[in-house]
Amino acid sequence: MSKTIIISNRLPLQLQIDNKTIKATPSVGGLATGMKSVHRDSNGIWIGWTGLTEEEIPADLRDEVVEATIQEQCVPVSLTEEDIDGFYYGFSNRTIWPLFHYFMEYTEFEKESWQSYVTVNQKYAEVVLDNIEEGDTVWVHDYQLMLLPALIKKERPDVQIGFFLHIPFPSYEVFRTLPWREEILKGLLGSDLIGFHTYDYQRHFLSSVSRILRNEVSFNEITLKDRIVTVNSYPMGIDYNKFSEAAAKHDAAKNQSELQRRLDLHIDSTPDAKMILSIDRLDYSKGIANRIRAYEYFLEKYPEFKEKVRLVMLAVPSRSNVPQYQLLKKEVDELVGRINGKFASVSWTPIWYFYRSMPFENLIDLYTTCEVALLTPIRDGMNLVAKEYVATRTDKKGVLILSEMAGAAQEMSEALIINPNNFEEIADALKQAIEMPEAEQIKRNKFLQKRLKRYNVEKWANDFMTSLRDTAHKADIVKAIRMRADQEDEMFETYKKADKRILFLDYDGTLRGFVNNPEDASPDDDLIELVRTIHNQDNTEVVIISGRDRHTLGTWWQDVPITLIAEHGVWKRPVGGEWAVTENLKNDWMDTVRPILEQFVDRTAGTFIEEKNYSLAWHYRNADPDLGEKRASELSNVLKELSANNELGVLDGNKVLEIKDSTIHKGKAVTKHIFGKDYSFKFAIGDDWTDEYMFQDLPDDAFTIKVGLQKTAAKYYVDDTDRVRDLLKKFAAS
Ligand SMILES: O=P(O)(O)OC[C@H]1O[C@H](O[C@H]2O[C@H](CO)[C@@H](O)[C@H](O)[C@H]2O)[C@H](O)[C@@H](O)[C@@H]1O
Ligand SMILES: O=c1ccn([C@@H]2O[C@H](COP(=O)(O)OP(=O)(O)O)[C@@H](O)[C@H]2O)c(=O)[nH]1
Ligand SMILES: [Mg+2]
Repeated sequence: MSKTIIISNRLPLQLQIDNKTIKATPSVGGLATGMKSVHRDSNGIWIGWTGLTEEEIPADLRDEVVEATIQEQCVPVSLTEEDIDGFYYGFSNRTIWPLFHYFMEYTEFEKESWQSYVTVNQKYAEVVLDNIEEGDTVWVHDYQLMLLPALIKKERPDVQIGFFLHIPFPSYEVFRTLPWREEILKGLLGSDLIGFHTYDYQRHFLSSVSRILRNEVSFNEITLKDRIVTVNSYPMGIDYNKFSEAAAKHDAAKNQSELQRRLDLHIDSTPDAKMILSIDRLDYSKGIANRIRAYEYFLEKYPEFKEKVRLVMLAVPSRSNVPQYQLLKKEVDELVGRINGKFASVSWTPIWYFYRSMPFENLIDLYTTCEVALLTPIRDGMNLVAKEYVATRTDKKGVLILSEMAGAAQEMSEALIINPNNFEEIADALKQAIEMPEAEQIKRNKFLQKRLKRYNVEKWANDFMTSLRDTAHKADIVKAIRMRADQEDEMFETYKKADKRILFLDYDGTLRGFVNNPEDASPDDDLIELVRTIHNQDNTEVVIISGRDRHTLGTWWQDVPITLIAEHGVWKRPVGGEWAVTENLKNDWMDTVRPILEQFVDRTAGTFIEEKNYSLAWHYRNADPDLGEKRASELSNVLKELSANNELGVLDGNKVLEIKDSTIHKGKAVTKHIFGKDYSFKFAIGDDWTDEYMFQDLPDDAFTIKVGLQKTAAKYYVDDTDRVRDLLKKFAAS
């Protein structure tokens, strides 16, 4: 039976060795807590790190560690201390984490930690590959494992791979600073489906792919040469019932509240003070220090709330080997001390601060006892605590104040949404929260709860998995039209048997790959020899049919007496003959159109005009991709209006707009060429929109082939120009 393989840096359980016995505790953090229910309910395994390094596990306990992990449907990845230093504390948490959360000043670019990241991703890949069986689906999680999808895809192209990023994907301007940006993007593109919490993260990712790798991106699909990668947003939910049911139980047994006991013991004798809750891992992205300062500002701005409120702050220890986290710990300790010192009275402590992690029951205690939750991350992928707080408000009372920088804010507009850098706004929101009428609290929470209940973690995982399975369908369509070995054999059989054969070959993007300067794309010696050999075979005609001008084509192929068709069919050089115009064409329109194109060149850096006898082309392949597309569509509109009365057409090519007589195209050229001649083998190959005309206009028995994975009227496609060379070699050898 096929299964789902979940992979994340950390397993949902963390192992410790205490006095030669192995203890397992649940992992803290949104990913582990959120995916737990998905794992439990699916017939799957979870691959990840146990929290113990190889050095920490005595030889006689090794089997037991594996055993303890397997018992929980998990498979351990064995990592050394050095791995954890370089991969986890290093590249993951000193490079990617700060960079992706826009903390550029904390970001380190160290080659050694990058290398460790590569090595550890390979270690994960090995374990995954050992555990994959046919038909399995793989779901990789988070920023620690961004190279993993490509490592798996390389060995197992048959397996569907999903990737979900739990943290923000930063804007291109930030992401581009990463020295290993290409490797990271290519690693991610090993996936069939890539998911983000919000549309903004998705948008930033797509923009980086199109700018850095220059892959074709359309809407939410990235076209690679042999596959399509789908990208979408799936805001992660929580196990709603687990939290609401635990809260209901807790409410029923109110006397169990630890917080309540603390009040009863008169540690603090202002039992009526409203409790303001904050819970996070101690992480600079969570804005904890700012939150305390904003709370101080609130007490100063509205002194009437002294002794009437209390900030209950739980900070869970996290990544404490990273210097920035140690500094933050010190800063928070000092701030709490200073503010308690400044405002406390005999009967009131303004901040109750806990630096540890709490078991589930205590979390529920905090959630249900506090009237307000104040969550002010500077950046946060999602923030599940916000959702958990709302889910535990069984009587629908309580107010959530949430930073607009948390992914969760996009779905929780009924909360009081604040900018975490605006103390004025935070202070006012606190006042509004404390004074909010119950009816309004209930109204807001009603909406929030309804949404959280529906979009729970199960739905999130199901949506993701359903989309992942749909990508398998897309892959099937791709497979159906890629030329198979048996179809290729059949084509060469027909070729061999045929007594009159013709091959139409497009030039750029087909015989030769694209280069930045089109003049540099001359044919190499091998190509010239191949074409010559095919041309010299009996009863065989080779036609190079291109949009290029006749001088360039003529110079490049002057020593090979094949037929050349230039400018999409305007000019033709027959075997052994001279160039001649095929049609009676006008070019007086060019003087009107040229200045318009020049204007667009001036406004769009990297673009240029190519001038031919009967056409003008505006190339934008070196322009900024977004700007290029935008200007292309502007220019196309301008030109279409202008050309309507002039029998001019605008050809939308691969990063080029070409304006020419609308009656001229490659389809007409091939039709004219084969007219009245009885070819028993017809072949056409090309990569561009302009080649579609020949695919459409050739008779049905022609072998038509598209280079690259694009929508096409051709019967088959091949991946790239290397595969075209392979085909030419086979023609030459037939
Ligand atoms: O494993 P750690 O280094 O101890 O860190 C804990 C986890 O923190 C991050 O959580 C993120 O995922 C949450 C759920 O999607 C999201 O709500 C939150 O905003 C993120 O920060 C991290 O992404 C995980 O990989 C860590 O395990
Ligand atoms: O002592 C604690 C404090 C928090 N959490 C859980 O840790 C997760 C934190 O996830 P969030 O998305 O808010 O932030 P992250 O830590 O993943 O960045 C939540 O599910 C909390 O319930 C926990 O298990 N024990
Ligand atoms: Mg081409």
